[in-house]
Formats: sequence, structure tokens, C-alpha cells
Amino acid sequence: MNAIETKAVTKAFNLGKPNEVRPVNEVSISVKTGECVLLKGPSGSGKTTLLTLLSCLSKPTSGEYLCLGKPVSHWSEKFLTRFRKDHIGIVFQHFNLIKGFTTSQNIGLPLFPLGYTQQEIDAKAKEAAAKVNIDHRLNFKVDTLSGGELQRVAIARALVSNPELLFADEPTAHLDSHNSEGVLEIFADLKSKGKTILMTTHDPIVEQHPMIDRVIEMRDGIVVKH
Ligand SMILES: Nc1ncnc2c1ncn2[C@@H]1O[C@H](COP(=O)(O)OP(=O)(O)OP(=O)(O)O)[C@@H](O)[C@H]1O
Repeated sequence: MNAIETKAVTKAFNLGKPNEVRPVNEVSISVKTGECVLLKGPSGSGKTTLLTLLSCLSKPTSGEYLCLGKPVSHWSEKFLTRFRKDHIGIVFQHFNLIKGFTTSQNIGLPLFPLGYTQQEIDAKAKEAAAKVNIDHRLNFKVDTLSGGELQRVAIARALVSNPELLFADEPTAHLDSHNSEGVLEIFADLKSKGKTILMTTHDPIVEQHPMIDRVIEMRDGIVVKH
């Protein structure tokens, strides 16, 4: 089964205006359940925009997206948000953590709408933090953490709800080689448990990792290798 399937998906900004751009232009790709796929391409080629669409954070301007077999491109924001919380984990390029909140609170955020008690949320946040070696900072406000620590908090938050689909935008960008290897081990372990992973990277350590099944390459909003 395909976890991800897009049919001529386009994302346009400033539609119909002189400054219209199409960072994603009629992209048709598929990713099978359990695959680990790397999304590559030069800066500005549309990788983050495509990742944002695939992770159900935005809707395509045209085309169709089937996520875990569901026609999500036709859904309302409300359904899309619920679907994302139930099934999708996202590691953002710029982390998107909440300042003033602790590591534990940030990691636990995706669990709030899912009906867990505060005790359960704290326990799951601690477990996810331990996986990426950030459990010694659970009660620190994220404002005080280093770039590499913030990246690990962002990864723990993506893992905390045990999602079937994991999207990661440059997940090792701010990590030293030891922590990069650690993150890749976690991703490899998730893959061995049947999770589907799609990530962007410019990091050769990621590109050469044996868990990568396939590379999708983008140029100027178009998929040039699939
Ligand atoms: N909201 C927006 N409005 C207008 N243009 C946008 C918007 N979002 C993205 N773009 C443009 O789309 C293009 C692709 O951006 P995107 O961030 O997807 O590229 P990328 O391949 O992820 O780049 P990088 O490797 O540098 O992160 C860029 O030229 C960007 O300026």
C-alpha cells in the first residue's frame, strides 16, 4: 500500500498575480508504507513546500493527495488537523518550539488533544526525550537550550505520539556527528517497526545511511528523479 500518493499536486502562492510562484508544480510521487525516502534538491527547489503539503500542514492549490489512503486534499482544515495529530509526526527545519515552555511541555504538546492525562503526557514526553538524549533538560525552558538540543527536542516532539508517518526537514542540520548518528539510529529503528519516513537533507551522513530506500529529487518545483 502507498502511504503517500500525489497526483499532479501543485502549490502556488500569489495565485494570478504578477508575483505568482509555484514551488511545487504538478508533482506526482508515491511512497510505500514502510519506506524511508530522501527528498533532495538545491535550495529553493520546493522541498519544504512539498513536505508541508505531504504532512497535511497545508492544502494543494490543485491536484490530489492520498495520505494513508485517505483523500486528504478534499478535507476541511478541521478534519486535516485531527488526521495530522493522529497519524503524522513532523520535525520542522526551524523547530517551531514554543518559547517560555519547558522541554517536557514542548514534547508533550501533540498529545494534548488526544485525551491523555497530564501524568501520561509527562511520562510519554520523558520516554521520547530519553530516545534522543535530551531527558536531562526536561524541566529547562527551551529558550535556554543550544541549537543541537533544540533539534533533539523537535525530534522527540515528532516521535511522542508514535506516528505512522514521519516527516523531517533537515533533521541533522544542527547536530554533531555523534548526535546525528543517534538520530539516524532512531529513524532506522522506526523504519524497522514499519513506519514510513520522508526527510530532506544536505547531510552526507544521512544520504549514505543504509536505511534510505530511495531518493526523490526536485528542481524548480518539479520532481526530476523518483
Ligand atoms: N508562502 C510563500 N510565498 C511565496 N513564496 C514562497 C512561499 N513559500 C515558499 N516560497 C518560495 O518557494 C520556493 C521554494 O521554497 P522551499 O522552502 O520549499 O525550498 P527548499 O527546497 O526547501 O529550500 P531550502 O533547501 O533552502 O530549505 C522559494 O523560492 C520560496 O521563496
